[in-house]
Amino acid sequence: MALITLRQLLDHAAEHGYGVPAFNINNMEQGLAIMQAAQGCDAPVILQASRGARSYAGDVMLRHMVQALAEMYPDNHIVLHQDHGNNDATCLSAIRHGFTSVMMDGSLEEDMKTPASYEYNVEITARVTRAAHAVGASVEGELGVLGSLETGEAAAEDGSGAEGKLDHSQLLTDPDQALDFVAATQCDALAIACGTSHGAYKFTRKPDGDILAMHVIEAIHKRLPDTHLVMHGSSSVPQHLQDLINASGGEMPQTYGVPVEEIERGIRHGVRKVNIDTDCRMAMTGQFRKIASEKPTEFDPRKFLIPAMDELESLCRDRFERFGTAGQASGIKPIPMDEMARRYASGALAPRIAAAKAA
Ligand SMILES: O=C(COP(=O)(O)O)[C@@H](O)[C@H](O)[C@H](O)COP(=O)(O)O
Repeated sequence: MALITLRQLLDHAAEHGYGVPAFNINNMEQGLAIMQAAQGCDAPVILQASRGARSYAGDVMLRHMVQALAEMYPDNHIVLHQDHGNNDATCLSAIRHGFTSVMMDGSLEEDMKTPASYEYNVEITARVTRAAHAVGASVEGELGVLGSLETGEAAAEDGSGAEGKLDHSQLLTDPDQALDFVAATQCDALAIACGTSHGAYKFTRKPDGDILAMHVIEAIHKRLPDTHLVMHGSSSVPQHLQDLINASGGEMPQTYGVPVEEIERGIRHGVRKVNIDTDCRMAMTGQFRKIASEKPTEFDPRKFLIPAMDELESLCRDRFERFGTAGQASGIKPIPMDEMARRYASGALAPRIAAAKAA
């Protein structure tokens, strides 16, 4: 069962004006719940695995699991994407294991903690892009460092995040530099920084334009109208899930995520891929805690996992519908990776930035 590439999917999304949630997976239950949601509404799917997921599940397990999902849900095209690759080896080994797309995150150095120079970012992203395109795989680059505009810090809880205090020039992607970056690297999609951060603790209040800089996305889209933009750290951290977790023995301090309507606004301005992991974790954890507190004698893992999968399915379905992904899978005819490689080699997929440069 063939998977499709990120480039093919995001080209389709741009043509039809929708966005695609990219859900992180680590295990079978997450994969099944996401696919069940996609099947229910005819949505194409981006499944992404971080370096943490690859070491948790193992590359062989992930590869076979996603192949199994593709076989079980033949009508819903799947992109398998490496989230936050830190060097050539991570990205190229992902492709060897069947990933059709990689993120080369050169905004940070290989340790995924130290903010990198612009020159380092361009060099490594361009190198990985050349190698990936040669076999038809897609590449997402990142320009700007993810982190909070309130505190100047990245979340400490995830697998990649800058250490120390960052200033706004690092935390907000510069539109002119974005144009230069896409031209120099030829990446297929560009992750930008606009004040979002990974994890649950993004904002101390409902975000406004001072701490969630959606105007930066609009400015980048104006300069690069044909580039597929990516929003990381885009969980909404729903209040009802915070409340459920806390009502069942959790102790999550009050926090705020990225409102779904702000993501919808981003989609109207070129955002095509929307990274969501924390909401999925919270959906499942809420049910684990609920069952554990309501039924303290329960010990069958399936009694925890089935409601957790149901909750995750309904969250994913909501995002597919809100982002306009629903109803799009049946309109996509998969392009094999070999054909994508030929198109890259011919120059047909080179970024269209000449007009943007002149503007
Ligand atoms: O943007 C992301 C998630 O955003 P989120 O926290 O859901 O707002 C992903 O790209 C992160 O990389 C992912 O959550 C990290 O996963 P692990 O490294 O912890 O597996």
